[in-house]
Amino acid sequence: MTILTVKDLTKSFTLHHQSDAKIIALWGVNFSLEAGSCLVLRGPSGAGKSSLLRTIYGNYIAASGEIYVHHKGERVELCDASPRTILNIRKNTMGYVSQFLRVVPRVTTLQIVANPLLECGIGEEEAFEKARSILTRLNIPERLWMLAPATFSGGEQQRVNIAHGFISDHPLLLLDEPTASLDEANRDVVIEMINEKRAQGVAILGIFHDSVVREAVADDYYDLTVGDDTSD
Ligand SMILES: Nc1ncnc2c1ncn2[C@@H]1O[C@H](COP(=O)(O)OP(=O)(O)OP(=O)(O)O)[C@@H](O)[C@H]1O
Repeated sequence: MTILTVKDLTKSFTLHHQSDAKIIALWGVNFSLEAGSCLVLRGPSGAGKSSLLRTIYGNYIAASGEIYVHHKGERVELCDASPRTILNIRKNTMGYVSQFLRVVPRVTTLQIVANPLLECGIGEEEAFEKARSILTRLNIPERLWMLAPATFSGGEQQRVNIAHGFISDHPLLLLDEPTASLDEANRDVVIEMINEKRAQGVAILGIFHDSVVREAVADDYYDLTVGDDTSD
């Protein structure tokens, strides 16, 4: 089953404080992604890999093109979707793990990780049990669970972020360099977790600069090339 389809997607940025310079970040992007498969984005720095994930997640507005997501039995087009629909899709269908954790002051690690389940109406006992289990698996020591992760190391923050992104059963996951700050042992845990998601039928679109991760998880690759700068 196709979970995500991207058609003729284009995204540009206009830099208003720099003579309205226009940067084309994405140009004619076309692919589809099946349940249970992992598509890895490739391309040099600046090719638009992160911009593509952000556009699919709804953080950036596309200039043209279409993005279809299989959401609750329906095919929903995201470029024209209302903010409410996008939020609903994020809650139930599409997860996103970025390289950096967005820390909310005073919210504990355990709460951050359990939140996606609590927001979907799962009871506290089950949500916190699952949060403890995924934090243990990602080697976050128990002494840190009741602390806010603002002071954590880069690798600890990244693992909290992964726990938050992987705890739900979203059928689509967008992963932007989820292993960039991890040591080998934790990187291998994340590889295992990605492959478990694939085996459960989750569709994954990812960016992985580490070739070990790429080769361990990729079913296919999509190449992006750097767009041209235009001044008109
Ligand atoms: N918010 C933004 N405002 C202006 N330009 C942006 C913005 N985000 C990205 N860009 C530009 O879009 C282009 C693509 O950037 P993007 O970060 O998507 O590339 P990337 O392939 O993920 O690169 P890297 O591998 O270095 O992370 C770059 O030229 C970048 O400068």
